[in-house]
Amino acid sequence: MNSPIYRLLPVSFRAPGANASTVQRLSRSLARFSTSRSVTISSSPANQGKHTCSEAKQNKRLRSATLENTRIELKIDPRKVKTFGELNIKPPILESISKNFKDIEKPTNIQKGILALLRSDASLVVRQTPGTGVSTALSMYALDFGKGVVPCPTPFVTTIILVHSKELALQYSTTFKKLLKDATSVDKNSIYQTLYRSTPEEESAQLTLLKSNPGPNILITTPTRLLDLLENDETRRFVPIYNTSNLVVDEADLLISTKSSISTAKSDTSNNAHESPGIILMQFLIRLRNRIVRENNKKFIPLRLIITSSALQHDIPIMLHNNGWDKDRPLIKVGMDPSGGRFTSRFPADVSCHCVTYQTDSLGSRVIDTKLPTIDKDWLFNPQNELLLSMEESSHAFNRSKKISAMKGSKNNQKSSILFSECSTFESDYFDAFQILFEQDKRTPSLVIIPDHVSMNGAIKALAKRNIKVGVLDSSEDSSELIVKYIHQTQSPVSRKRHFLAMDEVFNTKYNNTEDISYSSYPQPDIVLSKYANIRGIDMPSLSRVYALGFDSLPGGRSIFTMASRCRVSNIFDRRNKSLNELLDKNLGPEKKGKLIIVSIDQDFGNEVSKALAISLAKIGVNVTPLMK
Ligand SMILES: Nc1ncnc2c1ncn2[C@@H]1O[C@H](COP(=O)(O)OP(=O)(O)OP(=O)(O)O)[C@@H](O)[C@H]1O
Repeated sequence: MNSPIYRLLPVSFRAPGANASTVQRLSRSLARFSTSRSVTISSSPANQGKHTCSEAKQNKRLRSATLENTRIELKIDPRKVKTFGELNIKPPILESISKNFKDIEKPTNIQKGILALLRSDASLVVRQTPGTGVSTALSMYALDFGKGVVPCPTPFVTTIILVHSKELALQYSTTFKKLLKDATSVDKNSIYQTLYRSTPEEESAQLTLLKSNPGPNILITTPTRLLDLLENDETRRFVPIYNTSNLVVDEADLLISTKSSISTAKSDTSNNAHESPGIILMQFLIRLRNRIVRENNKKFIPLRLIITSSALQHDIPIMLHNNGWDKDRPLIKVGMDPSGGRFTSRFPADVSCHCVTYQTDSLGSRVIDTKLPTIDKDWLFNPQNELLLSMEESSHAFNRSKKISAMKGSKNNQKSSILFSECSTFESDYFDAFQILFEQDKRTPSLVIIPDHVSMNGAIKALAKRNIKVGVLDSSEDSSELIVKYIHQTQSPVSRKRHFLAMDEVFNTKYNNTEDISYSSYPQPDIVLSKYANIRGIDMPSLSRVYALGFDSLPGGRSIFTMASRCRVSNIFDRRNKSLNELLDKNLGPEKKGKLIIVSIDQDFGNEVSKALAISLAKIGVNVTPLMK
């Protein structure tokens, strides 16, 4: 592992706390680098396609796929595909899918499109309907790609999957573990590893694993953690990225959007001061990788980008273009919404949306259906109003975050205790409202989302006081899988016990049915509590209730749409069926539908908020249904 690549970055290179100038520093270090190593990057030959496909002839199912001023060779026509086998996935992966993934029988349309397009010479920008199997398809593709065909004696990373959160990293890890369940003869740590910022113990465990198995084929990582390792002379050599062929960016709107950014600095609590670490990492990674390939290969084989999110907007393809990342490989856009604020994917037919407000007055405290203003659809979908609309939608969240920052900034002055107690009044009202709703709904297991500024521990305590048992997303004891952790109190002897549940046990009525003798002693939380960013992209089988406590728990229409799609009342193929709504109402009754409930409280529900919420809901085509009797 003494390749010259490891001398690439000078000691002065630092990533945490990086801002835009980090990129310039990284670029300078790149300019000084030269290597004599001969490296070949794998890529399937592009021009063996049976039919040429122009934009007009593209797969009708991928209606909004556009080819950017170019023609690509489609090696597989997704319209003709019926099975995963026809997408040229290797047999062991197919066997694992049929054996270990009970839900999966045939590919969804988006899976057919993605896996077919990835056999051709293209990069992809995909805006999918949430929960339609994109992450699963990308995991299959990454595993299928494996080591590629690179004649290289040392291990290296072929596919990087960039994720925004520990939770999503662990979910990918769980999927790979499942896909490789029967591959008993291979060392799984040489195939995939997961990196994310965490406690010193967890980070050190990640590093120990990486040292013993450097260069796993698939690296699932948050950008900040990869930057941490790349900045360090000692750790850089364990993540050899010089042969990387695929860069997947999942939930890209949270990672590389130019509209929002997460700081790279561990200590930094402000969200706006820095360029997104996802963009910093991409700028560095792509330049580094391309430079080495150009120096060592007769033929330059460009990196394949796969950028995906259910909330992707046009700023991302524009940013990719401005950085020149669509120069070497055509970028195919799949499923993007047209500009003008209209979402082509509508609210799932098997989920109803409710808005309620907790009111306290001389008559006492109660929950009522929220009165939202009517929004003129012509005005809403006029492209000229797009900017105004996004300002309208985000203004409340912005004002709220300004208020919270002010509160944090004033921790040491005498006003702070007043502000914090004001904040805790907000919180207790939300929880009182939730308790009423939860009891009314016969304590159906639910996902509860709280705003960023509310403390998780505080919320768990507040709910426990109301006799509601809370589970939270966490990593399994070996830190390789996403689970729900539930800490419960035992009576004799009195103690606190931790209990871990697999994601598919949490909302499954089989496990909640106390009449079933085999599960009656099974400690089970009533709800799972999370913040929006941690739950994004996380699959929760059997979930049918989502409560958002406060409008700012779900920022904007797309996040409402994304969370509603997490309810899995009907199956992946039926839920887009137009007649599903009628079918459900007729056969099952509206109470059998999934429910997304947005809870507000009197104090935060002014005109500004109600208009912003009404706009968000109208944009995703929601008819708000009354909930209270
Ligand atoms: N072809 C299929 N048929 C049935 N179920 C599937 C299929 N593909 C994936 N699933 C299941 O659907 C669920 C969601 O899959 P996945 O997480 O891949 O979706 P996603 O599109 O990546 O979601 P998100 O938009 O949140 O990122 C998982 O439980 C997965 O096992």
